[in-house]
Amino acid sequence: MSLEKLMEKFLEQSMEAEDNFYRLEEQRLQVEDKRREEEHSRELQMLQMLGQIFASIRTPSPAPTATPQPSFIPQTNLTVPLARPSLGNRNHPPALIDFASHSQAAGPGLLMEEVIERSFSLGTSGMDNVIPLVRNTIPPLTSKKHKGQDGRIGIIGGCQEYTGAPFFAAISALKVGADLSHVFCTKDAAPVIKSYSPELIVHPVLDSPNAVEEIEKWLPRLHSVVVGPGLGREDMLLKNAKEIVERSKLRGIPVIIDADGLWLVAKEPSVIQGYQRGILTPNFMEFTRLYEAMHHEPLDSSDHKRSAQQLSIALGHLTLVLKGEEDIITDGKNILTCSQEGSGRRCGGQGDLLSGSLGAFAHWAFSSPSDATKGMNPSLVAAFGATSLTRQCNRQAFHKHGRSTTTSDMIQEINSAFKKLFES
Ligand SMILES: NC(=O)C1=CN([C@@H]2O[C@H](COP(=O)(O)OP(=O)(O)OC[C@H]3O[C@@H](n4cnc5c(N)ncnc54)[C@H](O)[C@@H]3O)[C@@H](O)[C@H]2O)[C@@H](O)CC1
Ligand SMILES: Nc1ncnc2c1ncn2[C@@H]1O[C@H](COP(=O)(O)OP(=O)(O)OP(=O)(O)O)[C@@H](O)[C@H]1O
Repeated sequence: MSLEKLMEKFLEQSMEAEDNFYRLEEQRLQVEDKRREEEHSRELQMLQMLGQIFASIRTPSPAPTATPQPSFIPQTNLTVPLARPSLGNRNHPPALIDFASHSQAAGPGLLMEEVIERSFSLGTSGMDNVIPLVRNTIPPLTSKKHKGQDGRIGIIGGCQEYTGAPFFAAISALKVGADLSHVFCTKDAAPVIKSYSPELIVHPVLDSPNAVEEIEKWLPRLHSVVVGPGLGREDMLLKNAKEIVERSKLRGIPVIIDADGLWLVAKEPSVIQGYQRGILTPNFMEFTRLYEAMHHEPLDSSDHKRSAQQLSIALGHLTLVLKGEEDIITDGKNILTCSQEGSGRRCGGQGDLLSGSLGAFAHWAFSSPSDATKGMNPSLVAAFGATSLTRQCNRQAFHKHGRSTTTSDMIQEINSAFKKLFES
């Protein structure tokens, strides 16, 4: 046999061996994920039992025979005022409604008039309502865990011009508690991103001829993907990003789309339309672009909540986070507003902190048992976690650095902001 033929055969065999390896690895990861979900739900049950025990010690019940509370969250938090009835069904009187039962009742084919807006403002009452749900989804840090269990997050972005954005997103995912952060970027961006941090795993594949296949190999190991930070708008990169979104959808992986990824969605909404594990995080400019692409008319900016809700519905009840003075989070059926105090400092990169951390929050929310979010859409809970965290980081960093505050200063605050919001 000629040397050439031998080489060909060798290559064929090694490709086969590699394929087998990935197939086995995928099966192993599926088993591992299932075990992790069961473990997580057992831990949650134990915590809930402990909560009940503590609650009964701290507040002795006047009626010892009363039914015990099913969870940490006081039942009153499940019932919130129905806000702005004029936006919803006019026949609905302002009333108190039960969140869990309402969520189940609301179907995907809801008419605009039937949409009931629920506005949680992150004043005292919003904190009380949604922050405990975020807390329920956060995996406890225990000695029983192995590396990877708390999140393997992929960032699709990073090109010659933008290396900071994917770095901010990837490091933020790690700093909130994900175990591994992968950046899939262009060849020339990779050494730069690697040089910022040894903690990131950087794949220089996004502009390679077989980019999609290279990245797809990793998808079985990823718990969520964040598409867009520093992606740029070159056709070839957008095409590869689009294909990665399609393949992530086939695997049910939560997909967060930000920055230039939203440019792609404005051009081809079908890439994410209707995917219930998709979350878009536009700033106002990106939002306007998306709105006008979907509705073919200029955005009426007098009512941001209504416009956000309309866009979410047009995109098949996708979760939208419209960032701004207050962050508006909606899946078309429910609206949360996060107005956690931040600061007047608007340096670039804050949105990357938000989308990167959302990668971790989304994985946690989607892998939690449904009673952890009390029937609320996990995307909404995750988005609320990430927006309140980003704004709290901004506030704390501004307190220390004033007008010199940059996104790196905000990243330094993640641990203490996280503790303050979710662990105190
Ligand atoms: N250090 C880095 O590498 C950074 C890179 N970034 C990347 O830069 C690329 C382009 O992002 P851009 O955000 O500039 O996108 P665009 O090129 O779409 O620009 C949006 C423009 O809108 C303006 N804008 C934002 N909010 C506004 C509002 N409420 N009202 C009026 N104007 C508003 C901004 O100043 C910006 O000039 C993305 O890939 C992004 O990820 C940014 O994430 C910032 C940090
Ligand atoms: N006017 C504001 N007041 C308070 N917080 C704000 C304001 N505008 C934006 N934010 C907060 O800043 C964060 C990032 O939003 P921003 O609009 O800067 O995103 P972006 O433009 O996509 O960021 P990036 O620079 O990463 O591309 C969000 O968490 C949002 O809550």
